Amino acid sequence: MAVDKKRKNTKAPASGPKRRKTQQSSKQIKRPVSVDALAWKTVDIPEMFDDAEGFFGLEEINGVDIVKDGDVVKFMAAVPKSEAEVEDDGEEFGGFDDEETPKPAENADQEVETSESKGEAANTPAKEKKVSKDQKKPKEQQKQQKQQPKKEQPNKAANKKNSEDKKKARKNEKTTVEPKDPELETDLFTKLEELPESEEEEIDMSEWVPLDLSPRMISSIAKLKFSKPTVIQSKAIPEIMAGHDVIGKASTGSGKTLAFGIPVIESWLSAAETRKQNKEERQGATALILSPTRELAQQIRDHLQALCKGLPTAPYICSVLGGMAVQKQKRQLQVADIVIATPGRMWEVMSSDNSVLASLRNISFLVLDEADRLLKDGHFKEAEEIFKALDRPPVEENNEDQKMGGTDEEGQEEEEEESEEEEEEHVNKRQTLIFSATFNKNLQQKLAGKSKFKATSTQDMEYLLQKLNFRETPKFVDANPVHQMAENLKEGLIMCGDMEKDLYLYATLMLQPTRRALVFTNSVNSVRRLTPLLENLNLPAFPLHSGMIQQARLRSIDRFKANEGAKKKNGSAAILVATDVAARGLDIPDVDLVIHYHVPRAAEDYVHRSGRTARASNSGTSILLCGPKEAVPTQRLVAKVHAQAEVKAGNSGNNTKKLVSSGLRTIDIDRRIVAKLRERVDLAKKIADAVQAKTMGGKEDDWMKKAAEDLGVDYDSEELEKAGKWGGKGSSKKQKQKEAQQMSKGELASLRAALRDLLSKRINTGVSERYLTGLDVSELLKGEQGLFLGQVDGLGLDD
Ligand SMILES: Nc1ncnc2c1ncn2[C@@H]1O[C@H](COP(=O)(O)OP(=O)(O)OP(=O)(O)O)[C@@H](O)[C@H]1O
Repeated sequence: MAVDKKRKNTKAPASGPKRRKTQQSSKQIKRPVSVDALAWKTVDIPEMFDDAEGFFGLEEINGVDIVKDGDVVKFMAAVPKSEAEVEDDGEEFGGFDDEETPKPAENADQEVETSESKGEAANTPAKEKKVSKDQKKPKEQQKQQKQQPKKEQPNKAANKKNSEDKKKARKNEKTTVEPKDPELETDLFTKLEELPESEEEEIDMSEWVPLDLSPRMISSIAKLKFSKPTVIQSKAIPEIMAGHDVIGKASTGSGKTLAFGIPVIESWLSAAETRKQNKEERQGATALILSPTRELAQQIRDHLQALCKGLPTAPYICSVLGGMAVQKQKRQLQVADIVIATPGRMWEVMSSDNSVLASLRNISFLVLDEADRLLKDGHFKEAEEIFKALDRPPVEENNEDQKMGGTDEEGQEEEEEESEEEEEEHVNKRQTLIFSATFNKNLQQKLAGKSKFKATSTQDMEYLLQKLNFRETPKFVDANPVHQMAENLKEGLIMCGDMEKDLYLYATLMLQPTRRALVFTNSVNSVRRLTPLLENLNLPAFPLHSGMIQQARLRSIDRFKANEGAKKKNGSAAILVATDVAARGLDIPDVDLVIHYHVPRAAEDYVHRSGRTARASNSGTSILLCGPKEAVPTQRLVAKVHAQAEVKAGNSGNNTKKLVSSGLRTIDIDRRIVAKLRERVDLAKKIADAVQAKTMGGKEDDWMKKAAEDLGVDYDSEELEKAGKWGGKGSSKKQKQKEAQQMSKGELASLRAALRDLLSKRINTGVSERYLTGLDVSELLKGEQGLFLGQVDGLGLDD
């Protein structure tokens, strides 16, 4: 008989009971088989039909008996013994249930065949592969599967099954390299394997060849469409692959994640291959990657998973971060090959569970991303504990507690000495990789072994670096010795009054209405105040700060990424208002503009914040809003950031001109235009303040102090008093605060109505009936200093 059915390229079945059921059903030689498990064959449809009638994907099946059992129709089919046995192996896994099984669930989107056995196939020439796939596969897989440690089996069996199903389905799909649906991305490798060579998108990957990567890795990178390595990748990958400890410095957005990610995954692949050949069991995780923020940890995971999607065999990558369930993370850690973690949560999990520590003791790589940030401030203590714990030799079960917590018992000294010796022995197995866009010069030299670490206290960063116990003097790879800033970044500075920042922020955003902007502030409270203020002004703004729960943080990033609200709100692109929690590492596509609402506290923060735009080969603009009081810190900051470029250019001096010559241009926004925006900003501010004052309730002083802090002025300053932040001139702080709190619903409604009215009007420039539209600030930045928005003609105003 022949049955046909249109089978879509379905989502790979989730792991766990459901999938196991399907596998179980294929155990017997002749038995009822689910529709999906039948050996469907593609029916060739002439290309000219182009699936017009939905026939694309037609399949047929032979040799199947249809048996009616009551109301149920069963398909009886012969199943090859070998295949049934292969699937049986997967059945033996007695691990997690569906709901709590992080490994398969997290990797469901990855959908690679985690079976190490597949690596062999990836290195086989195309023709051989075809034969092995069509004829030999079941037997080979059966043999290889038996060699796998049990923990790796569920993924293997499940993924094998998924992949087989997908392959069948894909055969019936129109073949395009670009996945139409993220779920389809998961099996790109398989998909490409099946394409006739001529249909594969041709990417010249020759520039990767000198890096001596495996063909499967190059093929996987090709699927990301990265035709050549970035400078840091070219320089760092060979050093890491040669087994060195490496310190990598390269500007923001220059591909540092893959600079360490590619060699880490290559190493996992070859270790998996060796294990398979030697029939050895997996010995815990391969790499621990530490990141200073949760968002960055997630992003690194996604980035590495994207790379692994193109591999026939992939490591299990998990992230361990605060704000997520601890128990679940512990279970993930038992089977993880690559762990990406924030130090706080990593230490929490490690210190409370010896098996977690055991699985990380034999890592081949310890990676510190954004290392200069990671080894500072809040992460210091946990990072130190983690380094110490990794170097601590394994001890007998009953001694473990003593080692973890310390003890006063006799012989402790002796034990410590012994363990120090063992520690050194242990450390030599692990490569340490340290990456950032910013390292201070002293530190760079010390890291490169040119001078010695001199820790003045146990709170010193150098003390922590000593704790890293490099196996050798690390190789220092500097991909941007002269410039710290991204190549295609334009930097501007707008001077404005301390109390005018909201106004100038709005003006800058209005001049760039179609640009995706990231606004950085120095405090959580500023984010809380500015987000509703911008929303009141009809701009789609999303908040991001450490006071938000993790889900809300991720949601804000997602909404910003999706440019949500852009259509709803006058076509304006989305705006993310954030603290420095978003400054490091976040790789959000198409951010065109970064605005520093507050001058950052440190030069490196300026570099990292600005680095959220102009990533990879894209261009972008960074604008710093600078109040009179911030002028000096700004000059210092700019001098530091561009210092090396200055030296190169032979410049000296310490005046404002230096700011300009060193890459940061001052921008004079036309004050007439700004004045036209003032009324609406004041109204929006009044509304936002009233809402905030009501929410804050009686915490009057707190509220005022925080507001003063946001504006960068003293609580008792005359400016705050004079400007009457909460409304008209000369009003007292307390009185205005009270007014804001006591504002009735009706008053608030009428303010809103007035603002709505203003927002509906065009901005008359005062020259003619012209109104404000968009302006390409980056274009203006091309001009000479001071030429910026001073001329009406240069405003990009439309009739
Ligand atoms: N070889 C390559 N070719 C083109 N694009 C690449 C290449 N390698 C990485 N990218 C892309 O460049 C972007 C920036 O990469 P990544 O996030 O690793 O930068 P980074 O140097 O770590 O930046 P930051 O210092 O801000 O953390 C990413 O979107 C990444 O996918």
